Amino acid sequence: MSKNTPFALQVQKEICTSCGVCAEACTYNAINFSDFPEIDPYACRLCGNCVQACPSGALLMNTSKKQKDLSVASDTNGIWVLAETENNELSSVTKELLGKANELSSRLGQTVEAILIGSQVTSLASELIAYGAKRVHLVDDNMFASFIEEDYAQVVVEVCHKYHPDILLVGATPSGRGLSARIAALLQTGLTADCTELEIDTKSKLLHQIRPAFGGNLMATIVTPDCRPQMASVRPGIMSPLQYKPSFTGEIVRHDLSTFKKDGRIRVLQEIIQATSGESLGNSKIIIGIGRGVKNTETVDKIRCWAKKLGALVAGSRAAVEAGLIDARMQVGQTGHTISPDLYIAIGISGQIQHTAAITGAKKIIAINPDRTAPIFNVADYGFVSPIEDILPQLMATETI
Ligand SMILES: Cc1cc2nc3c(=O)[nH]c(=O)nc-3n(C[C@H](O)[C@H](O)[C@H](O)COP(=O)(O)OP(=O)(O)OC[C@H]3O[C@@H](n4cnc5c(N)ncnc54)[C@H](O)[C@@H]3O)c2cc1C
Repeated sequence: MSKNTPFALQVQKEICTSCGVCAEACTYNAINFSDFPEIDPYACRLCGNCVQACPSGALLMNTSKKQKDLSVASDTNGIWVLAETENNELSSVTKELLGKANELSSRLGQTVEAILIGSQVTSLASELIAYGAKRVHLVDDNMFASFIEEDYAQVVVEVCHKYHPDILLVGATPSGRGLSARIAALLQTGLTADCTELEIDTKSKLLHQIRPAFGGNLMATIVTPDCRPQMASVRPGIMSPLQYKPSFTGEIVRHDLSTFKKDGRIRVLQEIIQATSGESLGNSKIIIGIGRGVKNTETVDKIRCWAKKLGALVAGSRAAVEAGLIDARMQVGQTGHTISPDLYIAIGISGQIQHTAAITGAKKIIAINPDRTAPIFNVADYGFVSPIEDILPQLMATETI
């Protein structure tokens, strides 16, 4: 990682009077002062305080400088995936994004690359290759043992400035959401969050970043024509991973971080790993979705008993969460989880787009609803046009589907 990377904030020495006002104005202690102000690019957040404070106008913020470096289309190459780890394992969304990146690469003719940051993560680099990365940018250092968004973002930005990726994909996970926004801001490029589909436009070769808009009532296609990389975050559970193939080969590039300066403002004092109930919608093969039509907790309890027999998890619609029938952490939909089980059983769910957009990955859908015009039947493979109370006794007697 080079300190010689052209930085967007420049001191014009011929104008500077060495008054020191800029160093006083800097809230990040990013300006070291001897004869002239020297800007520490790792500490500087480009807030512009110093530029405004300088009485002689000697500081110049070239906000387009870094972006110019990246926006030269002929110079940008590669569909990159920012790898995310969970308990020292690759997260499912990372594998899914690599699968999608390979599909995009066949249309774009660019290599699929991954960037992996962490501590003791080197063994995961070959796993990324087995899931379809042709090159892995590896940053493995103890200083990244804790996930500090500011540091991770800075590393990604530095590597991007060196390699100029055309596309950068990130998982829209709790940590990926914040990290991708920070990276996009630092790279001065656009970011489409929560995409549900990605395509390459055959004519322009631009990445079509597709996501629900206006409360899910229409699908918007967003492009980033002028800036690079084209950035999109994608929810887990939507894209399909490639089959794991240990025979795949690829290159691992280790990045030297000896000069990297961590963001001193944040220190992890203690890591608290919260125990979860063990229920993971991402891994469940059968999910029963409860909607407002289920009406009361007694019926929910009966459905839970049936779910236990089937080995299914119970989730629900936002309306069911609001009605107190389902825990908010188990909400399925645009503002909840996206799921792709083998079987989804929607009970008392009308099938509004904000819900159905998140269940399209389910292999089979069964709907139970007394209203035969309910939109859920448009996406269901099988349906019972009936109130749940009428058929629940028969359902509870079944142990398999
Ligand atoms: C920005 C935004 C984000 C949103 N995000 C989400 C989201 O993440 N997830 C989500 O789910 N929603 C979300 N919504 C809300 C969404 O628009 C719907 O309001 C919600 O999905 C409706 O939930 P529901 O189908 O359970 O309830 P309803 O629409 O009220 O449907 C209840 C259904 O139950 C049926 N029913 C009635 N009696 C019975 C019975 N005895 N047995 C069986 N069925 C019966 C009815 O015929 C009806 O079809 C969002 C909305 C907005 C604007």
